[in-house]
Amino acid sequence: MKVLIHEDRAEAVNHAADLIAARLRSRPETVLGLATGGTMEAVYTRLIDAHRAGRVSFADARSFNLDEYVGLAPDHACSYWRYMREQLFDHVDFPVGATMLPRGDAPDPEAEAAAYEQAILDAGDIGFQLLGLGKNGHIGFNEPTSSLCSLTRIKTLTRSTRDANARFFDDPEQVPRLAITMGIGTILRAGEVVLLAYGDDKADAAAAMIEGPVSAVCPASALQMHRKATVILDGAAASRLKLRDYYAEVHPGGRERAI
Ligand SMILES: N[C@@H]1[C@@H](O)[C@H](O)[C@@H](COP(=O)(O)O)O[C@@H]1O
Repeated sequence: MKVLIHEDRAEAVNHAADLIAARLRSRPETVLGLATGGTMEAVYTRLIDAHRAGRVSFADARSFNLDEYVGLAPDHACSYWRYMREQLFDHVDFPVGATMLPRGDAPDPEAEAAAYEQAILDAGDIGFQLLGLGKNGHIGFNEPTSSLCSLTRIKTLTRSTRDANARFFDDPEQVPRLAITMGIGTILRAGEVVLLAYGDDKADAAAAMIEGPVSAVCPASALQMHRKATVILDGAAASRLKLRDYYAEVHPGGRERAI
């Protein structure tokens, strides 16, 4: 696992966005795995700016998002479909039909989850997966105790995740209790993974992910088993890492270097 620490949050965000842009420039046909959440808003803003400046195109790419709330139709104001349209898809040049999310309003959510997993397999798996980090260590909506081999399926959200995401809803009780999410096994099949986390409230999860045992109690710790995982943190999110000085020595200023 490559651990890159930028004291400054904006530099961490820019680094993650720039890795995506660089990947699309070198391999335009990449199958992207995309994430939602507050963390990603600034990443998508930077990608939109780069697109407008002619520095990145999504015209040959396609994407699969990590997750969607069960029960929310694509046009629901709080659906991840809507989030993705507003934050990225409406502003860049993905071809029509190239951006996929699970349908939260599917009549049979379990069948929808299985079909989504199959669609990812049919696309040849994710080439570049972008991830955020839940305060409880979740990736996608793989909550603590998720199987480390899990595939796309329905998960029950924890109270802490529903509380964390209540800010996106008018009424906290409207936060759905279930979600369709790519599994940890699905994510681990991606060719390359980049996880971005910033802020003090991610520091415990970041420490467990990087330095804790590989455990279903911290789903993100499964990334320790991935061959090409990069974690980008700001200083606050990195504040509880025991080996922080070592990571800074290997990758000074968050820059990438051969180890
Ligand atoms: N399902 C999403 C995740 O994909 C996201 O990475 C994480 C962190 O969210 P935020 O960036 O808002 O802190 O939790 C959400 O619930």
